[in-house]
Amino acid sequence: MTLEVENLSKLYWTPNATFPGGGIQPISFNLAPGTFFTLLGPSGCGKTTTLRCVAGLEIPDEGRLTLGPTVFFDAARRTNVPLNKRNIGMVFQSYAIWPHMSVFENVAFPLRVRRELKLRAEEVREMVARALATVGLEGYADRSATQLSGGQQQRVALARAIVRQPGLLLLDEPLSNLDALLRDEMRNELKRLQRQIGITTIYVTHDQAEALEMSDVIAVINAGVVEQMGSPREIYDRPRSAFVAGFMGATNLLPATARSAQKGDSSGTVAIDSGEALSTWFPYDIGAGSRIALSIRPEAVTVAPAGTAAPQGWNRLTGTVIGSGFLGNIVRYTVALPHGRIHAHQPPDRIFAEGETVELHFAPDRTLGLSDNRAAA
Ligand SMILES: Nc1ncnc2c1ncn2[C@@H]1O[C@H](COP(=O)(O)OP(=O)(O)OP(=O)(O)O)[C@@H](O)[C@H]1O
Repeated sequence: MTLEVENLSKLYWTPNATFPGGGIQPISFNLAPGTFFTLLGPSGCGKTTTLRCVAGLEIPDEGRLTLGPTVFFDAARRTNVPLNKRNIGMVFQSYAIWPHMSVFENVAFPLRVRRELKLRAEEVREMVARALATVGLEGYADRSATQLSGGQQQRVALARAIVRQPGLLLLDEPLSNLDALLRDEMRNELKRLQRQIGITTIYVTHDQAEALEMSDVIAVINAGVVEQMGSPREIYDRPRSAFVAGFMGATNLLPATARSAQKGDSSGTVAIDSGEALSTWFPYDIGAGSRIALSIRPEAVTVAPAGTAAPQGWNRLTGTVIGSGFLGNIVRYTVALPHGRIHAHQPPDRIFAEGETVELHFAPDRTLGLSDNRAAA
């Protein structure tokens, strides 16, 4: 179903505080049926608050929330459909399955608590069987929940969330309790299931790789404010700010000041704080005099022996290798510049020694001039 969230906000006030102590500033988004939408940001940025507002676990201060034809919440009209009437499936990190119940009883629970559904035993059996089949757990119904692996328990939680065929699925860091290998596997599995069921989903995570791999749309949240919303590609390739660039994977951020205003989608030249001028691409407008950070991904930097000519039009800096780490498919170098340092990922075919003077070459269109909001973050 389509989910429409309009200017939803929830701010927490600590006693005697003159400013909010957390929560989420007005957030709006529209999700087409079947969209996998991720709220991504550091701990405490307001992801869970947003999810709890959508679920009905929290009453927002303002805004409107509609799923399909049903208005769940409208502050202006004082509409607030209670949690159990929203038909939303949820898997929360802490919302574990019940160990004293069988797999069947765990999955049947949401059907049993809603007596008004007046389901016959046979219907319950059928619905549970369908949900278990969807998550690949046919034949597990009679097992005790404690006899399952972590990944299987997670699937039971998912089966329980979808058994009532909800119009919306909310997932709050559902994989964070699993070990790294299983987590990777479940990531794919979860995405595949979500596609198969075609259910509109909101996923909360602080893990950027998870967000990039699974989402159709990502909202990056910083201190209660949505900094950017877009496809994984947009967010990675065209981050709106230094915060987003830094949060979406490793990047080098070189501080600089914009001497003149820059139009978005244009190129220009910027002097970094150490004085060198670098050709830069500005994805968005930048005001004259504003602090900017040049974001250069480590994989965009070529390390070359001193004296090597850079490709035509490319940026060039000279530095000294102060660290290197062999990671199998790449070598990660740290190169000291007169002011600051740069990380570069290189194929392991040529090794530079620590102390060696090298050149760093990188293309202007991979040198992004972004507003530097890190101090505020
Ligand atoms: N009930 C509450 N009362 C007061 N402050 C709260 C309450 N719930 C959350 N907060 C504050 O609101 C902010 C956002 O919390 P939220 O749980 O939404 O963050 P999050 O992004 O989900 O973080 P995490 O990844 O750590 O769960 C935090 O600063 C938190 O301390």
